Amino acid sequence: MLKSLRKQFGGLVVTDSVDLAVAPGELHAVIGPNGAGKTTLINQISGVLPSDSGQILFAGHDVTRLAPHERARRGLARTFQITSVLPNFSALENVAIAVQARAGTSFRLFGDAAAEPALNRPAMAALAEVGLAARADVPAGHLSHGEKRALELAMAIVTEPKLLLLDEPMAGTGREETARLITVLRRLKGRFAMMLVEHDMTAVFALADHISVLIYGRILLGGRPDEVREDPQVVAAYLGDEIEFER
Ligand SMILES: Nc1ncnc2c1ncn2[C@@H]1O[C@H](COP(=O)(O)OP(=O)(O)OP(=O)(O)O)[C@@H](O)[C@H]1O
Repeated sequence: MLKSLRKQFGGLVVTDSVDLAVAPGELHAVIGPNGAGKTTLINQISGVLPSDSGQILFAGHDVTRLAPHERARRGLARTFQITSVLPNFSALENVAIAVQARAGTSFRLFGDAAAEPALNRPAMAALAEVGLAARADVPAGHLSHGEKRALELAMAIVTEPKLLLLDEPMAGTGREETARLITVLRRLKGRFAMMLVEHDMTAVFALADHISVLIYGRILLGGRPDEVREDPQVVAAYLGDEIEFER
């Protein structure tokens, strides 16, 4: 839950008095035009960026001042807007390394992480969940863009998060890959809460339980997808007529 969260870069107020609550198991989408502050908000929640004021409450604790790894240990996971997989390691190794990092065992990055059954089993299960089981042995660098996004997702879900922050998972993916990612995320829904920042409105309206609209760092409104879709303020301020919604 975010209470009055704020971040300023020099004179530019990027997030301002943001109040937002994500219910357990909910998929909460945050939409808004370019530069609205969505990525900044994700960075504040994950701890990459310190907040100037306000509070971040997570699983009953105030985590506002905790370091990113301490938040991760409490169950906060994220994927990045920029693909962050290790290209020379196989898909399975990438996920196994994520398991190893979570377990906090000695970080034998160049050991054969995927050969350990304790790492291999959950890693393989996570790959299967995102539809990459058949690609387990492929070096991550050889995966398509959409497959890399799915791999990032596997690396996040294998840590069994309570809340997964997704920063534009559909960015740069083709139509087919987007549809595949929507199916994967739909299957994961309910297992843990997700906060989805996404420009692809088809994905947002197909997945979200709740949508918050962020404009110039402020939440303009929030509600169920059907409420947001019909709100004249949203249509005027952001959605315009360029977007066709799938009903
Ligand atoms: N480190 C930084 N220093 C200064 N200004 C920044 C910094 N990071 C972001 N900004 C500015 O803050 C504003 C919000 O950026 P942010 O990336 O959070 O927006 P966004 O809603 O995620 O946009 P997009 O949809 O394009 O990803 C922008 O005007 C951006 O230029």
